[in-house]
Amino acid sequence: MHSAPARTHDPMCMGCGHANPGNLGVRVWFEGQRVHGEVLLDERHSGAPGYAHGGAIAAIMDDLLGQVLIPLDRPGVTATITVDFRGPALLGRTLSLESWCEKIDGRKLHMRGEIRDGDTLVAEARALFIHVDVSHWEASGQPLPESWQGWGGEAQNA
Ligand SMILES: CCCCCCCCCCCCCC(=O)SCCNC(=O)CCNC(=O)[C@H](O)C(C)(C)COP(=O)(O)OP(=O)(O)OC[C@H]1O[C@@H](n2cnc3c(N)ncnc32)[C@H](O)[C@@H]1OP(=O)(O)O
Repeated sequence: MHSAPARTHDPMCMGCGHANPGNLGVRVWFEGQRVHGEVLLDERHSGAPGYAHGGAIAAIMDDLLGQVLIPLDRPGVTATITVDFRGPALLGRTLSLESWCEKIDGRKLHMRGEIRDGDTLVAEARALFIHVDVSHWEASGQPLPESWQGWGGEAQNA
């Protein structure tokens, strides 16, 4: 059963932002603390004729693994991400997405994720996210999404 998140991501997000006309079209839903989703890439994301650019796949992975922060209820940022490209990422096919948190070690959140085309593994990734206080994003001077208010408490106490 899908659960609705209390927080939503930045509407201008390059990966999934509904208000961003250049978004990659990442669509996610949540089952407990696991993230599921899908994406359909097209010619705008080409790296070779008919194939997705590896950078598009890596950006999708960053967004996908970052989405786990929402059910974890911890704001955070990517410190490192490693993407293993395992199979062809064809344009024009609906790719399925899945991500989860493998381990939490204080502020260090170890995330994993996979992209599949049917039964074929297209890419897998692991990333280290660091739990930060929402004030981390105040330096830009841009207003933060309303749903981030009160999110995560003091990161130092995590
Ligand atoms: C944007 C997302 C919001 C959420 C929305 C949900 C949807 C999301 C979807 C969108 C997704 C898009 C998401 C994006 O794209 S986020 C955008 C890309 N990422 C960034 O901009 C992050 C930039 N970096 C920083 O701000 C700081 O360096 C951070 C905050 C990460 C750490 O600086 P801070 O001063 O706070 O912490 P610390 O240095 O004391 O380190 C603490 C611990 O962490 C360990 N460590 C740190 N770095 C590394 C490293 N590289 N490898 C291995 N380990 C590392 C470190 O050794 C220490 O461990 P220990 O000594 O305690 O054992």
